[in-house]
Amino acid sequence: MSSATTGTSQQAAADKAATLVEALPWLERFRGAIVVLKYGGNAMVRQDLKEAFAQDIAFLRYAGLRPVVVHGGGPQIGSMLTRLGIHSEFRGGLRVTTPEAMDVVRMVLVGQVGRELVGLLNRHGPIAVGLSGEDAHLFGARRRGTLVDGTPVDLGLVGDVERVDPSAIHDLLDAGRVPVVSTIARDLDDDTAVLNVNADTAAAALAAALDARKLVMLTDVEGIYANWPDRDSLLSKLPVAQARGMLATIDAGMAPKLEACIRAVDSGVGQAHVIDGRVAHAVLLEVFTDSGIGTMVLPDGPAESGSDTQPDVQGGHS
Ligand SMILES: Nc1ncnc2c1ncn2[C@@H]1O[C@H](COP(=O)(O)OP(=O)(O)O)[C@@H](O)[C@H]1O
Ligand SMILES: CC(=O)N[C@@H](CCC(=O)OP(=O)(O)O)C(=O)O
Repeated sequence: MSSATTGTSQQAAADKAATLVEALPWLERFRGAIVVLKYGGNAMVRQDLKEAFAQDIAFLRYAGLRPVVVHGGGPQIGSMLTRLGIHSEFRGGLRVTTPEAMDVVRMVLVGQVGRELVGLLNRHGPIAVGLSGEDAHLFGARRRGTLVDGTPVDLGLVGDVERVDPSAIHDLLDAGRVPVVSTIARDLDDDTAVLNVNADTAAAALAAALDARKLVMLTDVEGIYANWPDRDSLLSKLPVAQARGMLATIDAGMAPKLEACIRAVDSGVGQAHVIDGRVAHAVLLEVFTDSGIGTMVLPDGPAESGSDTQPDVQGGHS
């Protein structure tokens, strides 16, 4: 082996070691911490990305964190409804859900998307257990309508999560498992019914009830943009006061995620992140690197004063 080749392989080894050492302070900081990860249906676009997500979650678990996965599945529900010839539409960002559509929502989220994630995670050991928000009173919701152009619209079997009983999640975490939650809720006003809830909102409610250290939402865009779709306006850090100011003007796609981040941080979750699920190992990059990725919504505090109105360009999470 020439000395040039030896030099290159020594550099490669040093780079690998540096990557592992960069993770050390984050491993120390987050050991034992509950982290809620919301995996959106639009981010589950390719098999290799789903497998990389499962590897990341297994990594968190074996590194001593306590990850909880909450998944969506809007596009997957949409394709099954189309295959079955059942019409469905979104009003104000929420799916109008007839009893017939509700059966499909439950079947796809619990029986298809949840099962697939549990299977991918359990390739790494007997760690994952799937459950529906109906189980052990995890999510209780009340029916809600919405306003479209000022006119009330009946959304059918759609609810807002009003009550969370996280005891089943704690049981699983205490047993060393990774809970994988499908966001169906029981109807608090009708114990024969279940409700379809927005998965972002449900993830935030769960993160708050678990007193999670972080909420991480994986989607199909790099993070939150101050002036969507201006690609130069990606926000790195977003203090919660600035986030509240953006609510009135943000586009429908990002509104539930922004609301969820605000709700989580207001309830005491330390940080809420929106990251790009189309990037392989986005979760590891967010949790274990100094620069992080995506947008971090964080409580207002002395460190943030003065930055409320200034988009903070990418570079440096803490
Ligand atoms: N300010 C913004 N920053 C980022 N994305 C935005 C913004 N406003 C609207 N969007 C849209 O929100 C989409 C993400 O929401 P959604 O499709 O509901 O994701 P998911 O299925 O992951 O829950 C992005 O693909 C983008 O088109
Ligand atoms: C009421 C309502 O709209 N529920 C959503 C639930 C799934 C979801 O939120 O999935 P994503 O995270 O992939 O968007 C729906 O039926 O599509």
